[in-house]
Amino acid sequence: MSLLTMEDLVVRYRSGRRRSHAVTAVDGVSLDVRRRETVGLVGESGSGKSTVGRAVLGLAPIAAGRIAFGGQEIQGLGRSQRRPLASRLQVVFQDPYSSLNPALTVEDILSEPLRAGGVPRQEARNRIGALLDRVGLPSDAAGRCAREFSGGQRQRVAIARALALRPELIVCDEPVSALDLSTQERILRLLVDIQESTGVAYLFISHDISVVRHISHRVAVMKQGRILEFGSCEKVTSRPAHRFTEQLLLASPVADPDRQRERRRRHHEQSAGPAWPGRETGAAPGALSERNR
Ligand SMILES: Nc1ncnc2c1ncn2[C@@H]1O[C@H](COP(=O)(O)OP(=O)(O)OP(=O)(O)O)[C@@H](O)[C@H]1O
Repeated sequence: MSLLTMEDLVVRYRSGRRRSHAVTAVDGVSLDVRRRETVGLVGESGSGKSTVGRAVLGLAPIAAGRIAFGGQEIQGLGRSQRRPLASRLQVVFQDPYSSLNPALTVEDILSEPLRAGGVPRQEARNRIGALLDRVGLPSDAAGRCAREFSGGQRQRVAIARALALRPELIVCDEPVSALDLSTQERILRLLVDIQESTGVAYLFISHDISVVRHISHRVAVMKQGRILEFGSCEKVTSRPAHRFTEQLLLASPVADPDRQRERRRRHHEQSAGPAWPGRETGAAPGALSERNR
């Protein structure tokens, strides 16, 4: 049984005076995440990726469909009913500058979920030491304020906070997009290491298929609120079923320029249309090997 299952999820935002204007951000999405697995959710800006993540976290207005986590339906739960889920379901956001209070020490930041989870003070202290070690920060980081850290170090703190209560699933919403390429690569490696040692599952949201392919076991491609294809990372990235996926791949940097040239050649043979405008090949988190499991 999957850890997280979404069936025919529809999310509609209302805006404007009298909330009369409706935007259907997610339009019938079905996908699942298994234990110890990373599912990458990729698509262009505005396709509804973050809204899917927010719906899982209870932060988006679900109009229809079903979300089950650990066998329990969670789409209709109120705030207090969701509280027991907090330890099992966590999030890492894109921007470590706005997601962490810069004036708090790392110890304060990490203590907060531990306190909320009822972890006794002495045990919390020990756990903070272990968490810092787990995310590759020195133990003396505990006493320093978040503002003293670089973007990559802050994202490590955000990951440590997400891990504090030993969750089963972390929604990672563009967790490396605000970081430079070498820091992206280190954070992706860290997430993979953490998964291997703890068994946590990730719903990994990114606009960048070159990032998603390095961390995901399965990949879902989203466009205009819908899933175009969902399958193994190997299948989606080397034999995409949809032209849009092919275009995302063409626009993404890869480690191997020969492979990229081959991809472009095949694409041009199949299509008389214009090539997708995007980045040329170059160094990317491409040095990481793909997770073609
Ligand atoms: N709070 C909101 N109120 C109204 N519309 C919203 C709201 N949040 C998102 N939208 C709209 O829903 C659609 C999907 O947005 P969403 O942020 O989920 O996309 P995304 O794929 O994550 O894009 P990005 O990577 O740019 O964040 C967009 O049209 C967006 O403008």
